[in-house]
Amino acid sequence: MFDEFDLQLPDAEIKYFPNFLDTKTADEYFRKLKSQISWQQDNIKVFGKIYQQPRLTALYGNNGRPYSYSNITMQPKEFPKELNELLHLVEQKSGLNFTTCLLNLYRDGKDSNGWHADNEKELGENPPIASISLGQPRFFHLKHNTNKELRHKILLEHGSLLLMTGKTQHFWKHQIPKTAKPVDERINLTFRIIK
Ligand SMILES: O=C(O)CCC(=O)C(=O)O
Ligand SMILES: [Fe+2]
Repeated sequence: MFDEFDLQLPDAEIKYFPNFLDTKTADEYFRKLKSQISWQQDNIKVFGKIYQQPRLTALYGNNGRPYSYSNITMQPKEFPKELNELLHLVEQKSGLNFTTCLLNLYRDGKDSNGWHADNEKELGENPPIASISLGQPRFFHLKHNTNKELRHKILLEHGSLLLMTGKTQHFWKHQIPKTAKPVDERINLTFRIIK
């Protein structure tokens, strides 16, 4: 079993740590975050039309800076204890200092996250994204912006960490597609640096 796995995609720096948290620790965090986080469902505007976002989200940060994407602006709340603990673990593993955590709750297989890159201005030139997965494993798809043959998918398991750095967000888009299978809830935490 690998503890650390480099996806080795061109124009990307992506590492996967399947056992970032052991199963029991991951179970505990899932349970606590599910109940303690103030989950919200926002409306987003896509090509001028308003839709409900197909998942719940929440924003936490330690520098008060808001985060804007898809025509919405989220104001951060202060990190609760559990998020601080996970922040420290992620910082140890990556050697990076994050300011902000955007959380996603995928309630079932109809919840999803459409093709995008995390390249908003406030994330800076080469934004690092550290993404923890808890609960139901879901597929994470990647596609290269210009070379249509370059596609990849990886199952993001309970307790895993996916680290995207370097120029990844310039060259690749990612998504969590819907699934027709009956699936359980999944919580995802994406740590970011907001300047
Ligand atoms: O749920 C995931 O694994 C991905 C989340 C994501 O891409 C995002 O929040 O920007
Ligand atoms: Fe993303």
